Parts: sequence; structure tokens; C-alpha cells
Amino acid sequence: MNAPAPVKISVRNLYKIFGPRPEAALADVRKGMGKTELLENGKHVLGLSDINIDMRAGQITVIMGLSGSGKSTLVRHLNRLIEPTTGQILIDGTDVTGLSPEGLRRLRQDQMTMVFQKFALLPHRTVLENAALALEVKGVPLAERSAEAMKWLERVGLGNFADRHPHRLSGGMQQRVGIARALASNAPILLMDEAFSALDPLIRTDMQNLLLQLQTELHKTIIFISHDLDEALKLADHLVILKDGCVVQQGDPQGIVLHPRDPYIVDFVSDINRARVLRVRSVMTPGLSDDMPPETVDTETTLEALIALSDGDTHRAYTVLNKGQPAGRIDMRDVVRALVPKVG
Ligand SMILES: Nc1ncnc2c1ncn2[C@@H]1O[C@H](COP(=O)(O)OP(=O)(O)OP(=O)(O)O)[C@@H](O)[C@H]1O
Repeated sequence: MNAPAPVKISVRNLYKIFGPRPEAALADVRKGMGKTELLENGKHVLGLSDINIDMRAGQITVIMGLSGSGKSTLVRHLNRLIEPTTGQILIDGTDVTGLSPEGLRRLRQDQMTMVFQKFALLPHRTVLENAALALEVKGVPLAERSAEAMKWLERVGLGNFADRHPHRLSGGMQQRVGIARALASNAPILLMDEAFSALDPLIRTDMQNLLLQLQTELHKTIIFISHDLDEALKLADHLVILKDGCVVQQGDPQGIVLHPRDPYIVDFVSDINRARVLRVRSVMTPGLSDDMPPETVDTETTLEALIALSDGDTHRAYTVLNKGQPAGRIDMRDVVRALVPKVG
């Protein structure tokens, strides 16, 4: 097993209560009062309750939940657009809740960048100028920032559109500019707030693939907000599911699909295409024996691809290869079992 990546952002015991007397309401929340009761009792809205999340360097952490579950509130704490009622947000071990105005300015400028749902491009600036914006704010000279922005525009497939204005581009292309702008800033942390939600489904899939492809090279720490489970399962290394301001489950997305811990999550995952989401590594039996099957399959193969490979024959079995080395076996009968959600 590889050692886990270091923690880049650690959210500890974070609470956010909106309303006139949050500290007083906090005592009630700590005693177990939920969102509905708190609102009925005294005009306080429970934004976040006892959030603990480790976001690892180079990984995509997806925060997902229905509208009002607290996703935006959580992400706005990371760059301190919102002050917590109590709790800590450690970035590289430093608590950002204690930063001076100058420290906060540097954090926002050097450590993080944001990709917005509605692109947030400046309409009177060219695509190149938009992509260079973060560097302009940092005071990087024109020639240097233009070259850097151009590099990233080319990387997202927009090298020929640098002189256009944003309104002349499609939504998907505008968001490519948003991504180029974020990458040109060279910040290690990307906050992506429903970044692909405004796009048509096919374009959205393209953008997800682009992000995953970039990520294999760039290894940014990405915090991605989504209300779409398919998107979350596709992108997440670590998935956090919020409900009414609380984390109901977090972990490896495959583990959450296979072992939902709560009726809310069972409901959430009941509609997904399990064969497309689950991979051989999550269903295989690890370990080697003397009678390993001659046919092989990679750990990252989806069950859907394996079913196609097996021609639907439930008697077949495969040796599972992890980076080319035998790591276990998978029997097609286990694949079939994994396709049926476990109840209870
Ligand atoms: N400034 C505020 N004052 C009072 N309540 C707020 C404030 N901001 C957010 N809330 C409440 O906090 C809860 C969490 O809101 P938040 O916007 O974080 O949810 P969300 O999961 O991002 O929803 P959406 O997907 O609709 O953006 C909601 O009940 C919301 O009404």
C-alpha cells in the first residue's frame, strides 16, 4: 500500500450558525439540537455542525449534498469569506481563522484560486487577459503573464481564441478559460463551486474528463462542490456527503456506494449505474493463491467493462493486476453480487 498523501487542508470541529446570537445557539447544537428545531426555537440557521474533514494534497475532495446542505458555507470558510462560529481550518498546518489581514491576502493570492459556476469572466477583456488576471493582480509584467496565460489556454484547447471576448465563446469554452485562469495563477489549491453545473450534459462530461486529465499531471488539491452524484463519483478521491449542515458519510466513493451508512445515502446511491461506477479493486478478493486464473484484468477496470470482457459468463474468474503485478482475483459471481445494492 502507498502511504496516504499529506493533509493539505484540515477542517476541525467547525460549526457555523447564522442568526443574532450564534454562541448561545451553539450550546444547543452541541447538546444535539438539529437544524429544524434550532430554527423553530430562535431564528438561528444551522449552517454547519461539527465538520471534520482532511483534504489531502494532490487529491480531489468532492463536497456533495442537496441544496441548503451547507456546501457553499463550508467552502467559503476555506478562504475565510465566512467566519466560523467555532472551529479550525488548518492549511499546511496554519489555522487560517487566526490570520492577519496581510496573511489572509497572501493566502487568497498565493494558495487558492476559484473556478465559478457562472465563469465570472470580465466581459470587456479578451480571453488572454482573462486567463492572465490572477497574474495581473500579483503584479507580474505583461509579457510574462501573457506567455503564462497563453500556455494554459493552449493546454485547455483555446490557443486560437486568445484574442476573442468571452461572450463570443460557448459556455464550455468560457469555463475552459475559467480553468486556464485558475491554473495560470499557479495556486496549489483549486476551489471549484458547482463549476460544471451550468453546462450541457455532454460538455459537462468533456469538462470532467479535462479536469481528470489535467489532474494526472498537475496534482492540485481540488475542492469540488457538486449536487450531482454521478459527477461526484467520477471525480472524487475523497467524497464528503453533507445533509442539514452535518457530514453524514465521507470516504472513498467506491466504499460509500458499496457500504452506505445511512438511509439518506442509501437513497442517494440507489439510482446510480453501479456497473459504471464500481471498479474491480473495490470488489476483488485481495491476495494470491496457487490456482490464480490465467486471464487478467486491471484494478481500475469498471465492472461494466469487465462484464463486457467476460461476455456475461458468470463462471469466469480473473487475476487482478495492480500496476501490472498480480494483486488478487475477481469472480464474476462477486461482480453480479456487487451490482445489487445491499439493503440494511
Ligand atoms: N448569510 C446567511 N444567513 C442565514 N442563513 C444562511 C446564510 N448563508 C447560508 N445560510 C443557510 O445555511 C444553510 C446552508 O446553505 P449553503 O448555501 O451553504 O447550502 P448549499 O448546500 O451550498 O446549497 P446550494 O446548493 O443551494 O448552494 C442553508 O439553510 C442556508 O439557508
